[in-house]
Amino acid sequence: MTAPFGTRLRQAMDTRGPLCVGIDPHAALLAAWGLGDDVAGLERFARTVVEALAGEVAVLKPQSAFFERFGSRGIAVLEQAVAEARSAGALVLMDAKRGDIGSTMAAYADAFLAPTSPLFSDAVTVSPYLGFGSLRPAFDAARASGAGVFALALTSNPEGHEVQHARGADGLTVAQSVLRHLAAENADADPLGSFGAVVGATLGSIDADLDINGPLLAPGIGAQGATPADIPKLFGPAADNVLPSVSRDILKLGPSVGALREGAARFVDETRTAIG
Ligand SMILES: O=c1ccn([C@@H]2O[C@H](COP(=O)(O)O)[C@@H](O)[C@H]2O)c(=O)[nH]1
Repeated sequence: MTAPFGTRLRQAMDTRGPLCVGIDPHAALLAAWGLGDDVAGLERFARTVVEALAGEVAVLKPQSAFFERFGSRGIAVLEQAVAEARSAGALVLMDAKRGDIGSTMAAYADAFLAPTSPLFSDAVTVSPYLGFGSLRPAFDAARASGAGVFALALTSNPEGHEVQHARGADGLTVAQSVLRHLAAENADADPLGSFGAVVGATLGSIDADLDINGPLLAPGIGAQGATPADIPKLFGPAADNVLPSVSRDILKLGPSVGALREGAARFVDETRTAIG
């Protein structure tokens, strides 16, 4: 029986360091690595990141969009990257940001959270904007397979504010409501729940209760302007549960495997120093 995702993530963060590296094969990065903007380039890029980092970092986060843009052959590369990264020891967080009515959500849950699926991942990102309850099939599937789910709460982009800071009839912001639901999903989990929130490291300040007993995925470090030093001030007592996420600022160091590893190690050191 696989240990729950939260348990595996806590262990990976403690041993390998608190870092998630995104696999985001932007066209500009493919060009900078001397690769074509085609399936062969995509495959070489993904393989190199997995070779460099799957044995080193706690979490790899393929950004599904960059694979989907190549159609079925891109998805085949994504399947291979997920399988190779997991067998080399990294936890894989599929950044798919899916969200739909419950009956369709069940199909997304099958795609990413059912162990028999070719895209089965340790965790997946979901969007709660069709109502948190519509995500129930994902939580149920994750519990059954020992996987995790990360729901968008306070995203790193400035446009997120108008939706996420809107208040419902109960007076709570949309973001706070998502966080409360996640806290309920994680009730009694030890040492860490499997159900996380996405909370951007770029926010400047956070007016929300982040005590969800689960991981806080913090994108926005590097290319979007945040730094590891921002984490303690922004997340306060929840900083220990923060999983900083960096894509372009590490990927730009490739295709050298050594440079990718050094870049990731530097972010881990900076984060550990900042969090203390
Ligand atoms: O609020 C969010 C949620 C997800 N992301 C994703 O993270 C990476 C960030 O890439 P960088 O190159 O480090 O900026 C990307 O895949 C986004 O889709 C996010 O940035 N913000």
